[in-house]
Amino acid sequence: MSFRRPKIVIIGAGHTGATVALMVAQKQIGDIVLIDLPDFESAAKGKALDILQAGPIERFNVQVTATSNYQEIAHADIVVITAGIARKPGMTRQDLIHTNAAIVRTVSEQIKRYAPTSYVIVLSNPVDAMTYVCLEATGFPKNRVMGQSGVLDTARFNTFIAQALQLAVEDISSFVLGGHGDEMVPLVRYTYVGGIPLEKLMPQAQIEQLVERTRKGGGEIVALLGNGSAYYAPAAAIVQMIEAIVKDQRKVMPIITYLQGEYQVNNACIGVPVVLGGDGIESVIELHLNEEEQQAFNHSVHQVYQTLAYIK
Ligand SMILES: NC(=O)C1=CN([C@@H]2O[C@H](COP(=O)(O)OP(=O)(O)OC[C@H]3O[C@@H](n4cnc5c(N)ncnc54)[C@H](O)[C@@H]3O)[C@@H](O)[C@H]2O)C=CC1
Ligand SMILES: O=C([O-])CC(=O)C(=O)O
Repeated sequence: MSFRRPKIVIIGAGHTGATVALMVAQKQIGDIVLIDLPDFESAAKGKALDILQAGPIERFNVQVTATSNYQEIAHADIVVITAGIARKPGMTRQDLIHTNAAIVRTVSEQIKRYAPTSYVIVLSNPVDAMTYVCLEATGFPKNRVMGQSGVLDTARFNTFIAQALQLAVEDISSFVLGGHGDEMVPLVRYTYVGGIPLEKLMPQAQIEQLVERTRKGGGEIVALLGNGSAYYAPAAAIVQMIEAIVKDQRKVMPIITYLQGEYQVNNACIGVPVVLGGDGIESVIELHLNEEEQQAFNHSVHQVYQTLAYIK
């Protein structure tokens, strides 16, 4: 028997892709291959070498390479898709759909061909629809294709709560359901601070402000950056998902997954709580939503169906 480190492929060596690579290396999760278009191969190689040279200082010991040749993704354990364009101020995520659907479809066909047993995590926006495109183009089983939104959206909600209460962020536990758009559903009823329901610690009006800020959290950063979208927290979210799979952690996380009747959703990819472990999405956890939550969730799902309709 021989052992090897997990192989993590990141397609798109831009802001999020390179940041995922650095964080994966710092945590020594596995060897990394960055993939980008032939025109950006040299820049991707530069980033890979730069990350590698942080190893002696940060004390990590993994391989980091870059290429535009998909043959090099063979035997990937995890493939992360960050390829595509990011929005600029004034744009919605939906505005990216035609460009990114074509990119995600092409990339997914390469994954199917060269890394047919991999687990795929999609980040490219609009991410609920792009996860669907990837699932369709790879033909992989639904446990092996997932999208990132809820880990990031939940992290944003927790950050805002911690700031407002001036309490430790790691004591806050919450999660966000639904599509990755301004209609997402932070579940206040399931939000706790050190085991105490948030509603006991904060007035309703202030909670509503934080919910609204969370929903528009991506746009807030797009406006501040001026020429692109968030990448540090999104990369951290992806890395948490990679780690849950390669270390078989069986963590409960909000992840975009293909639903077939769960939460009354059929034939769409939406963010819901799942168990994420060594076999990818091992199960969906179905929660009872009250009427108000179900209505908000249905509204968010409706937006995702509308986005999907552009490309179906
Ligand atoms: N789901 C989420 O929570 C989040 C999603 N995003 C999305 O992730 C995507 C990437 O964002 P950034 O990294 O900031 O963008 P970026 O522009 O910095 O990087 C994108 C990279 O993809 C590459 N690329 C384009 N077409 C490609 C192809 N066919 N094959 C391989 N590589 C290709 C580009 O050359 C570029 O290096 C965007 O669509 C953005 O909206 C970003 C943050 C959070
Ligand atoms: O806002 C964007 O375009 C990028 C993204 O999805 C996020 O940061 O939540």
